Amino acid sequence: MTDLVALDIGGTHARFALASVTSDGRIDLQEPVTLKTDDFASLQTAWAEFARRCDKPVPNAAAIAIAGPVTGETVRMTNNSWVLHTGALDEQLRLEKVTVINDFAAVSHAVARAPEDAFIHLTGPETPLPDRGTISVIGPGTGLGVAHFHRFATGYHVQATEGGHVDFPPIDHIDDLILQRLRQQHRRVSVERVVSGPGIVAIYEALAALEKRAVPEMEDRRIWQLGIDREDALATAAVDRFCLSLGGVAGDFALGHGASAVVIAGGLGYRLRERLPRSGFAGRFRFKGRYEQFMSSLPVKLIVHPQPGLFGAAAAFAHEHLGAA
Ligand SMILES: Nc1ncnc2c1ncn2[C@@H]1O[C@H](COP(=O)(O)OP(=O)(O)OP(=O)(O)O)[C@@H](O)[C@H]1O
Repeated sequence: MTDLVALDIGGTHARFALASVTSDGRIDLQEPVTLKTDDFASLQTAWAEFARRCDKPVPNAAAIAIAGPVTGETVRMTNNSWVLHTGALDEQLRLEKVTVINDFAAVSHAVARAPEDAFIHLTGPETPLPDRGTISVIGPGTGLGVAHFHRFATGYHVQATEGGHVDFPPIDHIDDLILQRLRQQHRRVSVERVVSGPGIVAIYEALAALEKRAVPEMEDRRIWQLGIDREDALATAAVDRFCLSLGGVAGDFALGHGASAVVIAGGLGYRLRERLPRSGFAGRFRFKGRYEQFMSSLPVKLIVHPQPGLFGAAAAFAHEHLGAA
C-alpha cells in the first residue's frame, strides 16, 4: 500500500485529499480539503496550507490532476496566478513519486475503476459498462472535457483529447440561430461554446431572440439555477436545450471514438442527474441517421462519484507507479 496526496487543480478550486492505493488497484480516498486557488499565490503555498491542516505529516508522493495540457512545459492557469511546470512538480513540492495528469484523463481513470453503484443509467441497454472495447467520457463543466479509454484483457488505456474544441454541429433551426449569434463574437465556434457551463448564456439569449423577448443580461450560474429549479420558463427551456445538445455531441464522440458505451461526467453532468433522463438527451444521442439502431445499442451512464478527479488521479498513480492494471 502507498500513501499519497491526491490533488485536483481546477480554474477556481484546488482540492486535496489524503489517499492510499494498492497494486491491485484498490483506492481509499479521505475527505477532501477545498481551497480557492485565488486565495494563494502559488501551488506551493496552497500545499503548505493543506499540510498545516493535516493532523499528520503529508506523504511524499502525489497524484496531481490539472485542468490544462500536461506536456512537461509551463502551464499558466487561466483564472489565477499559478504557474505550474508540470515536469518539475516533484522538485517544487519535494516529492519522491508523482503522477501528473490532465484532469479529464483523471476522470476517465475514475470511470474505469469506479464500482457499478457509482453510475446511474441514462439510456440504451441497462447493462454494466462493457469489460472490453472503448468507452467515451464526456464532461461539461467550465469547459467540455472529452476523453476515452480502451479496455482489454489485462487492463485499460486512457486517452485524453481536445474534443471540446471540435466545431459545434448544428442540427435544427434553433442550433442554427445559436451558431449564427455566436459567429458574431467568434470566427469559429467550437462545441464548448455551447455545451459547457458558460454556454448556457448563448442558448438562453438565442431562445429569447427567437421569441423576440428582451431579457436582462444574466450570468451563467443564475440561468443554471433558474433552469434547473424550473423557476423561469426561458431558463428551463435553455437547460432542456442544453441536455439535447449534450446528447447529440455525446453521440458524435461515441461514433468518432468507435465506442461501445458512453459515460457523462463533469460538474454539470452531476447537477443535471435528475434532468437528463427526462430530457431530449437520449433522442438526440440516437439521432444519427443510418446509425440510429446502433446508437440504441450503446449503454449511456452518468458517473455520480463525489470526487472523480481525486479518485481518478489516485488511480492513475496506481497505474503508473504500482503497475495496477
Ligand atoms: N451552482 C453552481 N455553482 C457553480 N457553477 C455552476 C452552478 N450551476 C451551474 N454551474 C455551471 O457549472 C460550471 C462549473 O462546472 P464545474 O463545477 O464542473 O467546475 P470545474 O470545471 O470542475 O471547475 P472548478 O473545479 O475549478 O470549479 C460553471 O461554469 C457554471 O456555468
